[in-house]
Parts: sequence; structure tokens; C-alpha cells
Amino acid sequence: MTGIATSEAAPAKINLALHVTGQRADGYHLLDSIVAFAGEGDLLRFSPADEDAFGLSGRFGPQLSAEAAGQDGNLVLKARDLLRATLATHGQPAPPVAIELEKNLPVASGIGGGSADAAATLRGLMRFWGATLNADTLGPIALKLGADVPMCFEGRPLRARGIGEQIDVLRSMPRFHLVLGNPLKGISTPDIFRRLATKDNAPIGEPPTSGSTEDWIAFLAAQRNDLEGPARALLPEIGALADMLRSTGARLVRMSGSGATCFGVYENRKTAASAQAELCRMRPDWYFAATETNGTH
Ligand SMILES: C[C@@](CO)(OP(=O)(O)O)[C@H](O)COP(=O)(O)OP(=O)(O)OC[C@H]1O[C@@H](n2ccc(N)nc2=O)[C@H](O)[C@@H]1O
Ligand SMILES: Nc1ncnc2c1ncn2[C@@H]1O[C@H](COP(=O)(O)OP(=O)(O)O)[C@@H](O)[C@H]1O
Repeated sequence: MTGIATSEAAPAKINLALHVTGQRADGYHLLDSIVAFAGEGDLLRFSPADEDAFGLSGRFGPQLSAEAAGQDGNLVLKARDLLRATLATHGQPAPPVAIELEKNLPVASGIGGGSADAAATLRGLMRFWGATLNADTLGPIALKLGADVPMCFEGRPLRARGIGEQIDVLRSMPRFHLVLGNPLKGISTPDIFRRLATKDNAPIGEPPTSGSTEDWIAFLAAQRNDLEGPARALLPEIGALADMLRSTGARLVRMSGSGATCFGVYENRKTAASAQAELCRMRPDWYFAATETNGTH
């Protein structure tokens, strides 16, 4: 057995704004999105083993497949296998590994759970295996696993364009205090894209260069999530959830990704924590998490 046990966080991806600006010939949509990553997330653990193993734990672990194959195959295993195959072509070793996924994020929820896990698997296994691959090799591996995986691999505040692979790191975003809410009904990403009426929306405006929270909230409030309309039409709970977040004092409320997770931005950690407690009292059967994004500062 080789390798030293290690763990890697898979932070939730929050689309603070998401405009759909076009569609490629292959059907994939062109996006313009402002993205940050939250303290809340999944956790991957890697340890030496005589043969490959995979285990699931955490609140949402039972909802996932522990298989690699198939459309619903686990993205952690797809990432492991793709990285191992690439390392083989570079003459680098990738011995057996036991992986545990602690699944804390709701599945199919617009906060990139599967993509975050795939990106964390790439980061964690690169370290576990002592692999050396440059960005030109890792970028295409990440994109092959999903349009959101390159941004999750980056893991810092960024603006993503193209289908998600054109990434500009944002150097002035403040930390936001959020509550994430989800009615625990999964939404299919392709289904939401198919329901879009307009695919040629204006791109996002220029993000503030100041690190001022006020400037950023005003900027974000002037942007949208173009996937929110189709998602609300499909799942009325999203409208109710947004109203609940607003009623607990959120300064900005929006859906992330293709939903159904919505986030509220609160004044500070204390107001976010008490909003979360109140929301849990209102709907104990839904998911609520108070968290912070990793601002540039
Ligand atoms: C909408 C976003 C916004 O960040 O987030 P989520 O809701 O998934 O969190 C992403 O673009 C989702 O990325 P990801 O979940 O990795 O998508 P993929 O697995 O690559 O694609 C799933 C399907 O969604 C559609 N798709 C995805 C990305 C994109 N830019 N255009 C699309 O049309 C395609 O039908 C594709 O077959
Ligand atoms: N590790 C994983 N975590 C979550 N979903 C996964 C994972 N591996 C595969 N999937 C599949 O990917 C689909 C999209 O899930 P997810 O990435 O959580 O969506 P979203 O990006 O909208 O939050 C799910 O339906 C699930 O079957």
C-alpha cells in the first residue's frame, strides 16, 4: 500500500448571478456567471488500500450510486478513473485507493455537488498519488467530467463564460454571509435548459473592482439568474422558498445554477445563523445551511 491518508473539501458552488447568453451548435448553452464557493460542502477522504474501494456517508449519501458506470454513475469514481487513465499515459503511478464521500449537500440542487466532488477528487488524488500534471492536461479532464467541474477545480471567486470553462478569477469579491435553502426536490439541469424561452440574453455587467460589500450587493442585485424562471415554473416551492428567505431579512435572494437551491445574503454571521434557525422552524423537512463564501479578502 502506498500514499498517505488525506482529505479534501468539496465546497458548494454558488452562482451569485447567471446569464444565458447563447447556445453552441452541440446544444450546450453559453453562460456568463459570477461564482463563489461556500464553507458548506461535501468532504472526500482518501486512504491507502490493497484494492480500490468507495464508501458513502453523510445526510445525502444514501441517495447516490456507489457505481462508476452509467448515466447516474458517481462522479467521484468517474474522476478517479479518468485521472488514473491520464496518469498511465504519462507513466505516473496511480495505485489502489479507498475513497469515502461524506455527502452533505443535497443532490441535483444547483450548487454543483457532483461537480464539486469530481473537482475535489482530482485535487485530492493528485496529492495522494504525488502526481504532476500541468493545467493544460488537467483542464480538459475537468471539463470532460462536467461543464461546472473546471470552476469547482479553481474554487475561488470567479467569472465563468463559455459553457463554464472560460474562467477569470475575481480579485475583489468580499465574503458573503449566506443561508442556503432547498426544498429537497431534485431538478434535472438539462430539463431546465430545455425550458428556457430566450437563450440570447445580455451578458453580465462589469463586476466592481472595489471590495465593498455595498457595491457588490448593488451590482449583483442588478443581475439575474436566467434559469430561475423555468425552474420556478417547474417547481413552485422555489417561489415559496425565496419568499421565506426574504421574510427572514435577506438583502438579496436568488436561485443558484439550475436550482432548486436558493441563497439569501445577510448582513453578518449572526443574522444568517438566526435566519437559518427560523427557517428550520418553518420547514423542518427542508434543507437550510448558514454559511460564508470565500471572498477574495
Ligand atoms: C447550470 C449550472 C451553472 O453553473 O450548474 P448546476 O445547476 O448544474 O449546478 C451548470 O452550467 C451545469 O453544469 P454541469 O452540471 O456540470 O453540467 P453537465 O453535466 O456538463 O451537463 C448536463 C446537461 O446540462 C445541459 N447544459 C449544461 C451546461 C451548459 N452550459 N449548457 C447546457 O445545456 C446539457 O443538456 C448537458 O447535457
Ligand atoms: N458525487 C455526486 N454527488 C451528487 N450527484 C452526483 C454525484 N455523482 C453523480 N451524481 C449525479 O449527478 C446528478 C447532478 O447532481 P449534482 O451535481 O448534485 O447537481 P447540481 O450540479 O445541479 O447541484 C445527480 O442526479 C446525480 O445522480
